[in-house]
Amino acid sequence: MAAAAGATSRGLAAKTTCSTLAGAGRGDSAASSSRPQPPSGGAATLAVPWKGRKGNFTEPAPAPACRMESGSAFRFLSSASSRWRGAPSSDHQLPLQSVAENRRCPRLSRHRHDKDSPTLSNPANNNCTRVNAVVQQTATGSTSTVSRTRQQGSSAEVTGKPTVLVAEKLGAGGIDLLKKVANVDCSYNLTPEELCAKISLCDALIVRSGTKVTREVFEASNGRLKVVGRAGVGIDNVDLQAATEAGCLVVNAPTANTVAAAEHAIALLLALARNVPQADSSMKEGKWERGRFVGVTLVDKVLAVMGFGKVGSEVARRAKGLGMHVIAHDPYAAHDRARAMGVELVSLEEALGTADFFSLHMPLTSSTERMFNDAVFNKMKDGARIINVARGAVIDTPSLIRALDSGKVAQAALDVFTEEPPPKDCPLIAREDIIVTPHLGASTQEAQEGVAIEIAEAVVGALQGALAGTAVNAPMVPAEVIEELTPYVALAERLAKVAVQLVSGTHGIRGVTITYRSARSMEDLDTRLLRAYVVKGLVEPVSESVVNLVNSDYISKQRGLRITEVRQVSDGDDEEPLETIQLQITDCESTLRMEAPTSQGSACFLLTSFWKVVSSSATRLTNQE
Ligand SMILES: NC(=O)c1ccc[n+]([C@@H]2O[C@H](COP(=O)([O-])OP(=O)(O)OC[C@H]3O[C@@H](n4cnc5c(N)ncnc54)[C@H](O)[C@@H]3O)[C@@H](O)[C@H]2O)c1
Ligand SMILES: O=C(O)[C@H](O)COP(=O)(O)O
Repeated sequence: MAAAAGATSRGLAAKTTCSTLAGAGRGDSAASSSRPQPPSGGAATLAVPWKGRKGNFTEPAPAPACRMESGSAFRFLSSASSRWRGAPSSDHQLPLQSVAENRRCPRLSRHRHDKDSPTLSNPANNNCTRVNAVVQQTATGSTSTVSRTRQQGSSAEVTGKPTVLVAEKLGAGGIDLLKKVANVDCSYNLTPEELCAKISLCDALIVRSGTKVTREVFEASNGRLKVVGRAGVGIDNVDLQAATEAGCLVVNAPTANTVAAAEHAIALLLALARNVPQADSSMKEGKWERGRFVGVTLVDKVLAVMGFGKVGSEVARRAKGLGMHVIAHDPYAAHDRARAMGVELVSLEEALGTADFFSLHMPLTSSTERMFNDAVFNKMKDGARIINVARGAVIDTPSLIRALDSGKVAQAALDVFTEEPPPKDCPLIAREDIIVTPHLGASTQEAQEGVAIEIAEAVVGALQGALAGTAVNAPMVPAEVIEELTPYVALAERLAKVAVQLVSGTHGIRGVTITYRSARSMEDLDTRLLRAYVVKGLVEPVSESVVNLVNSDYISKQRGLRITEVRQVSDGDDEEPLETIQLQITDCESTLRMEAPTSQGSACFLLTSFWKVVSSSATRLTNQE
């Protein structure tokens, strides 16, 4: 065990930090040590017969002698070195391929379709590409959810292309891009039931804000849906929790409609100040009412931009051009960015008490929902004016009506509504002091083409195994990090798979400590992928769950799996991201510790033999699946 001991003693000198991901979430810190700790209670021991094998890289390793033994720890050695990179592997999934290779999720299989389910044909869809015939046949062919899922998989294999359902109108550039790699089914105006009926035949779904992608949709997909693309910014119409539980990636198109939305806010600002729509209606009725439509000037007025993100800052820039004094409220915005634009970031109280105009640009979240309520309106200056191009539900409708009735708020301009389209009797629509547009913020030709391409690229990328830079419910791991960590990710998963076999028959895994030894500083080693694939390796062989980067943290929480990550910063070479990965598994009775040196050098002779051990066990697991 000399090499292992050597590796360990290097670790002894290393700086160690750790974090814990447990049922309660990340952030607990747990005591850790770089020295292999005697397991508390029993220990599972694996003895690898490596002695005398130094330098022998090709000879097959004898099967490992596994012994579960109380009171001792052991080390299990492997490699993710360059040898690993070249090695063909039957079950090696690149990290993000698994997002796109999502298979089944029985927890989500409650909903079944029967022969009476609506079929794929949709009259609204006449001029669009249909799902291919093979897939349509599958829609009516089977009765069991599981067999349906398998049939769907084989349909996709037959056509060699995934199926993308485009449920709302998307620019032609985006459709063309999708068609290069997928069967594209453009079916607009689907009812929730129709959407649920179709979704189990689709690998990806693209929507705008008009389609609610609910938990029922994810359940009805039977695990086939791999990516939801939101062709726009706001993702409040997608049940992100359900998507995450299903391991379904959600991506959006966050930049292409920014300018369009900002321009629409400015259009509403001017229209509001000068009563443009009201005057237009009046003239169309044959009237000439110059005295009735006297407006207010914008120059030198205070505009509070509420939400100083992409749209908000573009609005601020334009309003400054109109000679307005612009302040902004955004608890998360950087002061120096605002200052550089000549915008003062202020508290909510200050914004409310100072501004003549408010332009709302925050996302709809649990904390912004009905944020503009009686209390907030009452703190505004009398006669304030409000423009909402964000989301309808950030304003409490009855409070706005009261504020308008009392004169606290003089006028409002609304592009968005709590319910869209608003009900016929919505009190906001008919009022003279409110101007309304039907959610047109992103509706310019340029923005829609841009959004279509942005979302099509993200969806295609996700289907092909890349992690979109615009992922909403998965950590955004930069492409170069993914590339560099890929072999280590595979190793982490295999270590976990071996570990789970070794502790099988006991009472389930309670906690996992993953120790990464690296010469790199904390900031230079992103361990999220590695952690996700340890969870994958631990959970998939013993359950029906499909684990990927999207849902690994959720699944570990759900299973009460306490994950502690320990970082040891060594003084070695920082060219390779990792020197070793160590897994320590605590089950109810024992602790199992396995370590995989990842670099070449003194431990190399051990690496080959373990590699084969890992490879064979992994293959066996794959066959079992
Ligand atoms: N009407 C339309 O067609 C249209 C078009 C584009 C965007 N939108 C809406 O506008 C919103 C903003 O878009 P974006 O691209 O600027 O997003 P963004 O994420 O760039 O900006 C949102 C900003 O709101 C801030 N914020 C969050 N909570 C806040 C709070 N309580 N108070 C103040 N600020 C808060 C965030 O810190 C962030 O800076 C989107 O979420 C979307 O709902 C509407
Ligand atoms: O969030 C957005 O991007 C806008 O509200 C636009 O929504 P839309 O795509 O439905 O126009």
